Amino acid sequence: MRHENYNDGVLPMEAIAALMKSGGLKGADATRLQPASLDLTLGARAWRVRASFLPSRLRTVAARLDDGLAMQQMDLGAGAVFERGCVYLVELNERLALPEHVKGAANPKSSTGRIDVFVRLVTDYGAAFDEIPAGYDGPLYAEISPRTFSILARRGSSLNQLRLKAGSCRLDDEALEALHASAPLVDGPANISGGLGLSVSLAGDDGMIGWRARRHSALIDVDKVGALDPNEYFEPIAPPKTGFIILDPDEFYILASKEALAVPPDYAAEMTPISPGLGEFRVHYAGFFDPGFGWSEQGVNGSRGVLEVRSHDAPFVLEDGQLVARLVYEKMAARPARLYGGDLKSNYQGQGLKLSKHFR
Ligand SMILES: O=c1ccn([C@H]2C[C@H](O)[C@@H](COP(=O)(O)OP(=O)(O)OP(=O)(O)O)O2)c(=O)[nH]1
Repeated sequence: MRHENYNDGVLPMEAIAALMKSGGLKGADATRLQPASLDLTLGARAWRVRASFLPSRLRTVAARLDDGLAMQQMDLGAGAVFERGCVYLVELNERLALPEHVKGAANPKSSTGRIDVFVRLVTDYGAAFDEIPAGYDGPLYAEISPRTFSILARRGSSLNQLRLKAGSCRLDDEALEALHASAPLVDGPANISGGLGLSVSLAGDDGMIGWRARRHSALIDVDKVGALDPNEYFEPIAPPKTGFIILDPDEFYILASKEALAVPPDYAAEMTPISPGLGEFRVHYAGFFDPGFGWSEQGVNGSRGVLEVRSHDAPFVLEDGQLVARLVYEKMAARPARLYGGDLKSNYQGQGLKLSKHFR
């Protein structure tokens, strides 16, 4: 379907910028535009809360906070520590007044997922995290819960991102097969069933296949890039001789996909968890893959998916080559003027097994 300025699909940066001009998106910083998303930013007010909550269809977030869920208000002007194991709610600088046919979806930024900080978007009258109903008019909040490392963040820090979508965008398996035939999505055979299957790599010849987080490490300042020594926060995992590793439910792992993958310029992708029947673990914290990620005119450029992995309740065996996640592809409403990698300061183009940008 064709709307005023664009077709159905994920809105590219130009369409998001147009919404900023028309008042559909207020308080946003244009320098935070990405090819198919906007990095959201923390506002000045935050609350330490008793527990994670959704306002439900009848309540605003402010009303729920006043109900006794807020324990303490914090001022993020000078920065504040968000402690691991605690739950916080932060008012974001951005506010929406979406057109009736535009809905939103949010996800943590990859840099946030890679340091195991759980971030979910909450809206007034919201019945689900990270989902913004079409036509939503109201404020945005982020629930933040660091799982492994305590973090330092401040007003203006960005931990999650927003995609806006018009109409239906998702490619079914048939369309995905056709796309893979015209522009390869992975470097080998594509496992297409309910999206593009990704498998985990636990074998390698460069001495390590992943990282396991160390607990009780020092604070991470989310705004400092390239500052930290990886070995103080993570320990490397050597390729297991057995071909498998056992995930400990209390530990956080960074692993990589076996496949090098690509998102062609007219598409955006999102990593979704596989069905719980296929394994007691969770691989998806930060799920958005930008148009142009892993892609070049010549084909797949060698970028792997970095996987943030946690076992649910019990120790779980993960085998080399096991299916661990699916990438769902969506069409863009129009090709974005800039692509991931391209002339953007992208941190993860061409990545192998890469920790977050905070590390050297
Ligand atoms: O679980 C994930 C999520 C994303 N990515 C890749 C694809 C995505 O296109 C890229 C950048 O993701 P995002 O925009 O979320 O990262 P960022 O933290 O904003 O970094 P950058 O400054 O490079 O945009 O990282 C992964 O490998 N694993």
